[in-house]
Amino acid sequence: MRSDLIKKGPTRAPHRSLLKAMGITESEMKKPFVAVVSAKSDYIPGHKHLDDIAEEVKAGIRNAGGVPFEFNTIGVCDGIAMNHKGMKYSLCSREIIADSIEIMLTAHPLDAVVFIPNCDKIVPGMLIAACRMNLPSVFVSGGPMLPGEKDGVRYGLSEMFEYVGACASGKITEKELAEYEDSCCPTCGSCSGMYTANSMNCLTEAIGMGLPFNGTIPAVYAGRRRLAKTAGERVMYLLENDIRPKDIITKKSFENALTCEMALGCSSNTVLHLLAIAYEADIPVNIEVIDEISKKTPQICKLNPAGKIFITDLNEKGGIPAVMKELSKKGIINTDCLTVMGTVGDRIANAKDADGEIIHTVDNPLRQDGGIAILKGNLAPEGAVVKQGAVAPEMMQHTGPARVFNSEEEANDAILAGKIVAGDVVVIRYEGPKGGPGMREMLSPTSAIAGAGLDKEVALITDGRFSGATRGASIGHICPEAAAGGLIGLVEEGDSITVDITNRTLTLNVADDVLAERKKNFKMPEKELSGYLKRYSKLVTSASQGAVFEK
Ligand SMILES: CC(C)(O)[C@@H](O)C(=O)O
Ligand SMILES: [Mg+2]
Repeated sequence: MRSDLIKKGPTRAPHRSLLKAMGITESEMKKPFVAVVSAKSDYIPGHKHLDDIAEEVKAGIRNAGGVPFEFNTIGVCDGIAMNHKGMKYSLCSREIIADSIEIMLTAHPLDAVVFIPNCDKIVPGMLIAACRMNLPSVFVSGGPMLPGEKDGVRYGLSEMFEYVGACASGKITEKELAEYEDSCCPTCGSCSGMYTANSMNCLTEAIGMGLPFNGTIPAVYAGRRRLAKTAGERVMYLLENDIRPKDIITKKSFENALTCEMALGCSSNTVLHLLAIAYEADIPVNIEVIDEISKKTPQICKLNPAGKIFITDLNEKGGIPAVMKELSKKGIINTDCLTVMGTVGDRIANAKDADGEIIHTVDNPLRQDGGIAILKGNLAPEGAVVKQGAVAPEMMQHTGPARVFNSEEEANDAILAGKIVAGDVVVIRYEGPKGGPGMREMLSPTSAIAGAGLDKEVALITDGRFSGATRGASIGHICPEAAAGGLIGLVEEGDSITVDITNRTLTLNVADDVLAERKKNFKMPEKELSGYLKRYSKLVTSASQGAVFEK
């Protein structure tokens, strides 16, 4: 046992005395020690209840003969961090989470791990750690929140952000805004749409590291507790049979996750996170591979923010196993992949058939290609990302004048003040991984545009990223970013920009000699940085590499 490093032999008497100080008995000393890595936090609605989940996990570990030890990680609620300096600390928390788990699992050697994430960056942070440590591991997330409801209409955090724009443009009153605020988030759990947290939890299931329905059973259902207990029991089986993350996370299981990402219309952030996990696991997945899978995968689900279907609906119609079953009919799922419980084929054998409404059939998909597209062009030679499944048909091809802003705040103020008009292409730059630093999510500006009723007439492009709750012609992750010398830094007010999502291009319609002249006179704006962000800005790679730290 790995934990024997601190348990066995006369030299470990001091170590055992410290273990005994925590109540560990002689008989427990002979059993496997299992880490329960929970991101419990009183300050994240998606994590508020994770102590309950951790208790079930520990019961499952004990049921199966292990000794659980819990430790915690940090976590950022992107909703609370949104639209202020706090969001600069969101993406970069992913690397801290991964590194802090490496520290704990090495300083305190344990034999196996159950990971309990829920919200956006905690899931990939823990998946990166699982690949790095490669100890037998199972993931069980906290589960999604139930959707909000007012006057018989369901809604999520996506609409809540849009109501701010609706209120600013006089479409709803402040009293109505307050009523929406009261009913939007009725339970704990990750926000109710196919936003980043739920996207990542569904993909954890698709890649095989979570049990069936890990991505979709609501946080407040008893089924979530049973899932947690089963995860605790299951990790002991994986330990006994020496099944490790790198036996499960392979090129083929990555293809399954990417195929599900496209079929589900996941958050654009999943591109960043899957690239980062692949990098950690040494699996050759890059932006081109993602684009290839996007081109051949039909989108068969369309959830909020692209519509009024929520994760709880997907759960009732058979969840990810049913989605994978339907996709397998097209031959685009690798059914022989191993998971933490059985093969993907076993899961499909027990899955429901697509209902045709929540989960469309592959013969009658919502679109022939995937929910996410990679765009390239002079503005994004290394790629840009759009959640095309949430773009209005009239915005799939759009040319308009650039309205240039050097920060999210400047753009948001202009939109809320009514300064952006139909036809405009809002450009928000110096918000990339290096330039922000931290690659903030532009949910407030995209929601202000949608809330003002301009989402069918205005496009937004940025070297920052988006929330999973963003909809509309919002093109992010422009690489290279402005702070790395990308062309987005040379765009001037009024320049013509063409966003052609159908043909997957992003073009600045300005002659090369004019751009060469601008480049000569260009001066990079300076930002005063300190603390972790200063270090992060120096170390982080581009979004098309997953915004990772190089190994
Ligand atoms: C706050 C949200 C909705 O979680 C967002 O940060 C996302 O990325 O989906
Ligand atoms: Mg987010």
